[in-house]
Amino acid sequence: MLLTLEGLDGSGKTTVWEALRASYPDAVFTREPTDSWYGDAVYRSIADDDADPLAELFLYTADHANHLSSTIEPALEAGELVVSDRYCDSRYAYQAATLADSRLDRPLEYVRDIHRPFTREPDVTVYLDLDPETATERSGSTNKFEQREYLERVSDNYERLIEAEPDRFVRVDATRPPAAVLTRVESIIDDLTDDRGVEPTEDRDIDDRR
Ligand SMILES: Nc1ncnc2c1ncn2[C@@H]1O[C@H](COP(=O)(O)OP(=O)(O)OP(=O)(O)O)[C@@H](O)[C@H]1O
Ligand SMILES: Cc1cn([C@H]2C[C@H](O)[C@@H](COP(=O)(O)O)O2)c(=O)[nH]c1=O
Repeated sequence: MLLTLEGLDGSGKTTVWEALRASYPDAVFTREPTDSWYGDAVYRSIADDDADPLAELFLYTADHANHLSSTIEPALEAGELVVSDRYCDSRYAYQAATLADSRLDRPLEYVRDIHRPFTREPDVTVYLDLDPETATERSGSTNKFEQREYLERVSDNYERLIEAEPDRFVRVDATRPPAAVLTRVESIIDDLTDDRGVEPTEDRDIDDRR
């Protein structure tokens, strides 16, 4: 089973991902950008404020293709639980925002279409829901993506993705304390691995805001 963690910069994905390692020692923990030379190229682009947005999209996508063939697919074939800190939805949300002012008419659909023939959809995607203002504060605005106006566009794109696939996404309130967020994510994983399924998205929203 492939579970992905998504959300704005600073929403707490890595905090949850690190803590899950202790709870699920047999699972495979991975992330995008990856620790490969493709990932290194991506980080060079992140550090370049003048990087061409289309070139940047293809760097991230190359990293994803290698991630799939080298890590994700072998682990899934071996029957492992795979937990990825960011995955294809980061591209759909972030690069669609970066390309919003480009010559592309529908950037989100364009980025999705590039992935469609080769990617492997997550079985479930935990969306750590945080407002762009808090996300900007928590992330410390250390790179070109961690800016409030940009994260507002990214947030809108994530909302479009959730609306299009409500059964795949599980929204978790990321304003809650780290321990509460972790408990909620663990319960989602346990429900799935017990093969009991998860509650509908709207009900889950209500639960998380209690
Ligand atoms: N639930 C939480 N409540 C308050 N602060 C949190 C919470 N979760 C994480 N943080 C803090 O917010 C900051 C960002 O957390 P983290 O690195 O886990 O986010 P992230 O989503 O992985 O960010 P990025 O995408 O930029 O790597 C850290 O200082 C972390 O300690
Ligand atoms: C995978 C991926 C990431 N990004 C952005 C989001 C972050 O600002 C940086 C680095 O990610 P990290 O989780 O903070 O290490 O890259 C992106 O724009 N598109 C992607 O596909």
